[in-house]
Amino acid sequence: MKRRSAALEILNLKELSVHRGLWENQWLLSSVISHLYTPLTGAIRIPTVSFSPENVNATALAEFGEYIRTVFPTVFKTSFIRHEVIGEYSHLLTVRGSDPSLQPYMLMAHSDVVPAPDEGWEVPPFSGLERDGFIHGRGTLDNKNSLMAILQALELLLNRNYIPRRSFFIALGHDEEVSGQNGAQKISALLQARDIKLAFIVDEGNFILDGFIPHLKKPFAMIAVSEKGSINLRLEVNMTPGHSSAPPKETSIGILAAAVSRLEQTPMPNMFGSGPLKMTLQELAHEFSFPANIILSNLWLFGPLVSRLMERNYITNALVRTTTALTMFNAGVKVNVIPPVAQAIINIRIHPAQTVQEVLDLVKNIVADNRVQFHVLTAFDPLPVSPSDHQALGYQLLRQTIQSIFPEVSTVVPGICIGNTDSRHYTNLTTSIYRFNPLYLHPQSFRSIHGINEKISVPAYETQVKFIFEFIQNADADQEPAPHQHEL
Ligand SMILES: CCCCCCCC/C=C\CCCCCCCC(=O)N[C@@H](CCCCN)C(=O)O
Ligand SMILES: [Zn+2]
Ligand SMILES: [Zn+2]
Repeated sequence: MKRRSAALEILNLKELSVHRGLWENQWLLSSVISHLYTPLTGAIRIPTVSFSPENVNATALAEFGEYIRTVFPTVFKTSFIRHEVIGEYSHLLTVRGSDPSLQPYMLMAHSDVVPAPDEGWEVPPFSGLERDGFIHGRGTLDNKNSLMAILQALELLLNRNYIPRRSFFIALGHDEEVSGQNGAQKISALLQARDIKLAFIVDEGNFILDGFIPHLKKPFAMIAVSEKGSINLRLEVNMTPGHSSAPPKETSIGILAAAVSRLEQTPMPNMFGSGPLKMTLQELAHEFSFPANIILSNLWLFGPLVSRLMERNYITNALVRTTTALTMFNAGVKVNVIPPVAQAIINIRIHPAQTVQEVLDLVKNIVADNRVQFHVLTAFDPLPVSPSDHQALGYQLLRQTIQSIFPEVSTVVPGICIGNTDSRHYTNLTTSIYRFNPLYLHPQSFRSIHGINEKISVPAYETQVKFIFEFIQNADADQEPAPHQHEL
């Protein structure tokens, strides 16, 4: 209740500023955004945690739906915007542009977050507290920042009487962290039934990366043109239970522990050389000084060296191979009972050059114990590679907007997303899916995503709003960027 009244207090501030017409005044507007209030803080306070497709926080998701309607009143009352609630808590906005000859595009984000127990956090994860110039909490990077920034940018454009030329959709899923089956999948099916084809999609994913590659001092923007496949695999061992005072030579726990340990100790093959990574490194080569620039420009010769260097670091390792993470382990009911069943879950991320079937075969060969049973819980292959050439509208619009909003970032490269996104449910609507957050990411902040102390700086969030504000206008321009409003 305390949390809710704090959120309402903030809302009142927003309402005050609207009534006084502050949105018309640039200086006061930025002061409202910077110093008094960002709608993101209220969004973080609503604990929209997903545990599984069957276990989402319905109360929080419903409250979140009310919250966005309240803080973005113009978006939800504009006559050329249609709002639909899908799968109970996801939102689809259809923004009808003035020029029906232009193919529509789609912006995406999600409102649910992974769990965040209080332990280890400097600031409680659902407090949305602003401290030292940062908004703290679960969802500040993944992915309420994008959701709120999209709506805030649109609200600002509408308040300035902007009418988009190109139609676009905004798809806000509520169960991305647990599959997207009730949100993104349903939105995708609905749009397919309406015969919609999209020019491109922009979703969460990669970032402007800073400090991930040794000797590369300058940040670079990596737009993910694909994402890894995935398998959630349950391993199970069943043995005869009994009295722990006379234990058998092997127990279900021991057998399973040995099997998962073999998996952890045996990396999947290094697939360097296939998939978008080669393209990433070649386009990055000129950012390095001698001799790294020569090495990266001649991967035909230095590929083995580069691939060995990449596998030394746990993040770049994820780019060169399929990874296997042991994420759950359950067995035993009492201290003196030999347990009948032991179960473990392995979360596998599939390199673009492999398939679900190939990886399952490798896993079974590594485990090599027929007492271990395998149950595939969920699985999908790596996603197709979207175009990144000069004709690729979505990619080029992102590049153009990155160069305008982040002039210090001189290199924009295509790459792969090691995580999964809701955008994978939309391959029926477009072949051009781009996963990019207009934010700087450092290794430390990377660890905070699904980890502890997730936070976003207030200026970074404002820049994200500005990025989308400009992106929407760029998508309306003809080939050459037309003059438009840069300032919020
Ligand atoms: C040479 C370049 C070096 C690059 C280093 C790469 C750095 C990685 C940068 C960003 C990756 C962040 C990934 C963020 C996306 C996260 C989205 C997410 O959490 N998705 C979930 C979906 C779960 C779906 C249920 N099955 C996930 O992937 O677990
Ligand atoms: Zn996410
Ligand atoms: Zn996530």
